[in-house]
Amino acid sequence: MDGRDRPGQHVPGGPSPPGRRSVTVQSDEVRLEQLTVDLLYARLDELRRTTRARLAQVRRSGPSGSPQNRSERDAFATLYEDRAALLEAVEDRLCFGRLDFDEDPTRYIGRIGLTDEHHTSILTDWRAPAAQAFYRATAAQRDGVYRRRHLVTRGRTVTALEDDVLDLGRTTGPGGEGDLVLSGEGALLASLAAARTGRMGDIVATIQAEQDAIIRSDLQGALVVQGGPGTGKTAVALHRAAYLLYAHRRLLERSGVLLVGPSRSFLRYIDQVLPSLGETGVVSTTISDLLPGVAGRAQEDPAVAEVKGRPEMAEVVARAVRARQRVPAEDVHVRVDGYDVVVRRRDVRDAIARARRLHKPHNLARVTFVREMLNRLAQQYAEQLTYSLPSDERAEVVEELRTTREIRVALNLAWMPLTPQKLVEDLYAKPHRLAEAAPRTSAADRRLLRREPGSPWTEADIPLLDEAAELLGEDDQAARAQARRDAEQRTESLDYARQVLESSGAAGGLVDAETLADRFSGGGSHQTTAERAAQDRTWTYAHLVVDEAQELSAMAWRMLLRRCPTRSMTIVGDVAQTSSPAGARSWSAMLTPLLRDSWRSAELTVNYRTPEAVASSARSMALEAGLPVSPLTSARVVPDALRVHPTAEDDLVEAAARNAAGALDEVRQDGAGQVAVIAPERLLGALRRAVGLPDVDGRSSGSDDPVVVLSARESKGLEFDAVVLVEPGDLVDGPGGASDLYVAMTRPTKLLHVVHTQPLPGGIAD
Ligand SMILES: Nc1ncnc2c1ncn2[C@@H]1O[C@H](COP(=O)(O)OP(=O)(O)OP(=O)(O)O)[C@@H](O)[C@H]1O
Repeated sequence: MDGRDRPGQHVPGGPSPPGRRSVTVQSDEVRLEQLTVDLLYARLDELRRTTRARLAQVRRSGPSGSPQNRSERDAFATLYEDRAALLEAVEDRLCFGRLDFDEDPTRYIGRIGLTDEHHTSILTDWRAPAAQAFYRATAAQRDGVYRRRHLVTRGRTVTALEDDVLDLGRTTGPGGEGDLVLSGEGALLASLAAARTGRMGDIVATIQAEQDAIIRSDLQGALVVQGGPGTGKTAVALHRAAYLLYAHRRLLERSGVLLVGPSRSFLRYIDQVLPSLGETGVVSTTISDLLPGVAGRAQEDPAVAEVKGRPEMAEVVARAVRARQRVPAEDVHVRVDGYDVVVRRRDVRDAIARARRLHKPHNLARVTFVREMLNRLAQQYAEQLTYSLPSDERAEVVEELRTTREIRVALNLAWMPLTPQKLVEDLYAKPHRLAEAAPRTSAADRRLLRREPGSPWTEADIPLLDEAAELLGEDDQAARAQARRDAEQRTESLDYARQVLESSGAAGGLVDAETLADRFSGGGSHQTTAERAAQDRTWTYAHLVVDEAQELSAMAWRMLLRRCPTRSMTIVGDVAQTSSPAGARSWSAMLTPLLRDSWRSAELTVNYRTPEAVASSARSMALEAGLPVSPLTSARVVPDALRVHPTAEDDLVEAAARNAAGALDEVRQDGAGQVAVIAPERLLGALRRAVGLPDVDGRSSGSDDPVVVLSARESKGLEFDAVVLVEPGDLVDGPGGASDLYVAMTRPTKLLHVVHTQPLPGGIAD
């Protein structure tokens, strides 16, 4: 533990222990706990050995037998490989807790559940109902628990014990265990003070009560979690995903869970958390990458992104699609085989009306329109013959008409087959199309949308393309028939996989039927649900987790909701940190029009990241700037955490680099520790050179370098031991305004240097 840390003020539901704590670690107790921990690791080792042996046996059986046998053998090989990997992944802090009950036997809590060779539970999975008291029991509501113990381990060695004594009347434990060990500074503060590595870790050993209530909240409906910076929203969202997969595996395994984060660097920052909790099947992506086959990477003016994100853009896209179903200005006369046929305006009008009545997507309904028109044209043709047309000849005539160039052109002009890209590109490139589709958008806003054909797509384009894809549809009858056959086969495979898992005694929660079924039904293509889902625009997920959700525009929400028809969602964010002009300033203003009353909200109120002095400076600045900040109490007080350096203009970059180097020296622990220099865009290049980083765009965010240089926006969701904040006044004047500054100020876990030449925004130095 960092000796300079001390717990902050105690708050209800916050990090303060609900019972008494002791600072004494009693060596006898540690020795006793070590015996238990040794037993648990011995069992883990044994399971690893068995799994490896089974894997070797399966591999030895060689490539013989029927395709079904081979497929099963491959499936078992993968099953044992996955199990082996999972058993490796739980090495660190396998067991971290113990509950002592008035009546029930003592229970140990850990990363996974373990049973001994007689199938008696020796370790309870943190997600099981039997573990809930470890996170929730308080002195006021003990649920039969008289003591909660945190086991702090390094490798396989127990180094400390910390107790919450919930039954304050007790002085000794049952069975003559001797004096109770009362805990002092908690495992929580120790983990908060640990040096950062550029990768987020799990919090499974120290989840707090208000967080646990969210993690275990019902699967149904949309849960919105509002919380200030550092309140554990990301941590809670990830642990909730792991919890839901454990508690509702059968329900979730088929269609999967989608996690949407703000950027690729953020996804990289969090990518170790779910695997460390034994879950690998979640699809993680960003809005830019959510539409298969298109990536929205180009930079965009925030004013343009704001227009593209407005809810009325849905109507604009819909009108643009309908505008491609149009009656021609005049009848079109065509000669086919010496006969006159006329593409008549009134026939086109009738055929359009008939096709629209089907309420199918544009490209699918077009099939009906074309069929209807060809029938009418064939009728005209037949009426000119001296004999009545037999049905086989009629089919030939229809084909002849279909392939006649003028007719094809006329029908296309009336009902054009379109890709989403073509539709949206035309909308941006052709002012008359946009004016027709967006009559209520001002001319100035329409000018903002203008761009050349072939321009690269941006993040704000993706929801519009998705909206277009939804309305256009694909003529995918064959693909859908195949998908139906796949789904049927998959249901059989899942049932079979469950039987196999039950009869082979695979450890609960470690390998799911989903994974095994993927292997059974793969027939060579070993795609997991996650892989299949990520490639399919129309895939619908059983649960959706959205982080930094305040940034999403109304159009992005529509795109996400299409992927989650059950509306079972975990939405976490902070409306005071919104930097996107199309994002949410109020949850209810954004979500009520989309979800009506099918969402509920929860709030996180304790800041676990930022030292008290830094958090309160950030808060006063934010309040003065009128941001909707949440009430927040800081868990940690770190002396001298906020340092302000007025600087001469010509020394700004050097001063920032000096402070970054000094801060790194200060926060380095055992080779770990990370400092971020957060600055306005115009200074990033010079700062990168000054701290010795290559001057490459987007280089540093989320990287593992000891010193990184990034914009406020890139720092969103991340954290560092120390932050050197350069020229905060510039950030307030930038596109993200005070929200960007609020984000930047709340990234450090230990130390914030503010280096400036211009006057400081109000509130910072109060
Ligand atoms: N119960 C806990 N035990 C240990 N660490 C915790 C706990 N809760 C939160 N933390 C730590 O606090 C830090 C902040 O958490 P997190 O990034 O989830 O916050 P956030 O609310 O998403 O912040 P922001 O809004 O700034 O992105 C992380 O290092 C996280 O691991």
